[in-house]
Amino acid sequence: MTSEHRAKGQGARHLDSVAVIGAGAWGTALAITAARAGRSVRLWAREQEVVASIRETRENTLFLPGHRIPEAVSVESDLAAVVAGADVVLIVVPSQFLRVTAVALRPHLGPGTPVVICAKGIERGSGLLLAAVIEEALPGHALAVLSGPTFAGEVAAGMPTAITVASADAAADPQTSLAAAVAVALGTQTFRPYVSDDVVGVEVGGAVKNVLAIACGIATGLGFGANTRAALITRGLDEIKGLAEALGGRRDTVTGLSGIGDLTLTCSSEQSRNMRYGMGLATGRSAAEMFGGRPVVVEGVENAQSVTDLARSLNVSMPICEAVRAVVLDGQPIADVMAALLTRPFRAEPHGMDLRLAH
Ligand SMILES: NC(=O)C1=CN([C@@H]2O[C@H](COP(=O)(O)OP(=O)(O)OC[C@H]3O[C@@H](n4cnc5c(N)ncnc54)[C@H](O)[C@@H]3O)[C@@H](O)[C@H]2O)C=CC1
Ligand SMILES: O=C(CO)COP(=O)(O)O
Repeated sequence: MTSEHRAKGQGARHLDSVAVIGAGAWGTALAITAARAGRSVRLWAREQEVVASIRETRENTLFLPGHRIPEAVSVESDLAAVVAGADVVLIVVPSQFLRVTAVALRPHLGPGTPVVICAKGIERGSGLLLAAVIEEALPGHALAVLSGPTFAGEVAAGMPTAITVASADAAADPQTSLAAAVAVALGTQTFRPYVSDDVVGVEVGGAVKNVLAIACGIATGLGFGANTRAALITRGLDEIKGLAEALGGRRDTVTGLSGIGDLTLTCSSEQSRNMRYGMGLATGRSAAEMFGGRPVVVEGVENAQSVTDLARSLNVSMPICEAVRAVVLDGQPIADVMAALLTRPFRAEPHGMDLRLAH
């Protein structure tokens, strides 16, 4: 640990040994980041070919090709070996596999070892935010959530990036919170975590933005321009705020990195898998075509259902997310769904009453 890190982390506990569960693009980028920050890192990969590729070439050729993985990162396919003695465990599997992965981890985690959720989503069926899934699957473990505008490739390349890390104990004292300790453990000049105490607000932003990015991808694929994208981002942000607030999160969190930051990033770049998936829907190209047959996760697909199921149960209006669900899961024609979205009654801004004015 450098003296700079010690000064920044005064009062925070030291998390020197980091286990990363999940060696997709994001888990791999986070392992590289933790190694750059001076941590010793063990990375769990589900696929033997990923273990072999990293050991032989120091590169994750399946999920994050083109980025060298430092020697300080060791890779294993044995969960128990990866988490043994870890000071902190980062879980970076897709949202719908979080519970099963956490349950598998349970017998191997040291008592009270803190867990950091790095996936973005809401569990389908239960409608639970991922922190609540971890509370059920790994009771007694302190938890933080890491979320923000962070394309894995840019993080791995060392491009300046900012992200939010939230833990509930930051409300009492951000300085000694788990979020602060995680910020110190992962933070470098080019990877700057900002501490928050609003776990719910941070999680909702990350879960919903992927659904909205599919909408932006559809709009882009249809040939619409900057006006449409700005409308989707701004009205989408309002949907995030409504759901966050209904779940006890704060509207101001949604204006931070994990909300507007990630929404803007994901809706503006073809680096986003969700955006590209949406473009494929609008242009008649399959996911396999859009991703060259690579096994990537498109979180907005599963989450179109989990987000709207939860919103319906809370009576929160999320028309753009509902439109994505109608296209992606119900197979409704894009033209019909768009017509329905665009002929809704005019409304007051930002989160105002339905004015019931006729077209
Ligand atoms: N790629 C990115 O730029 C970022 C991704 N994230 C989030 O990180 C999470 C992981 O995404 P990526 O690393 O990008 O995935 P990826 O698309 O690069 O790779 C797929 C991942 O899913 C895992 N997987 C497949 N089936 C599984 C199963 N049955 N059980 C457990 N794991 C399984 C694979 O092992 C692999 O790690 C997602 O929630 C994503 O939204 C968050 C920030 C940035
Ligand atoms: O979450 C991400 C960036 O913050 C990655 O977005 P995609 O999953 O759409 O690529």
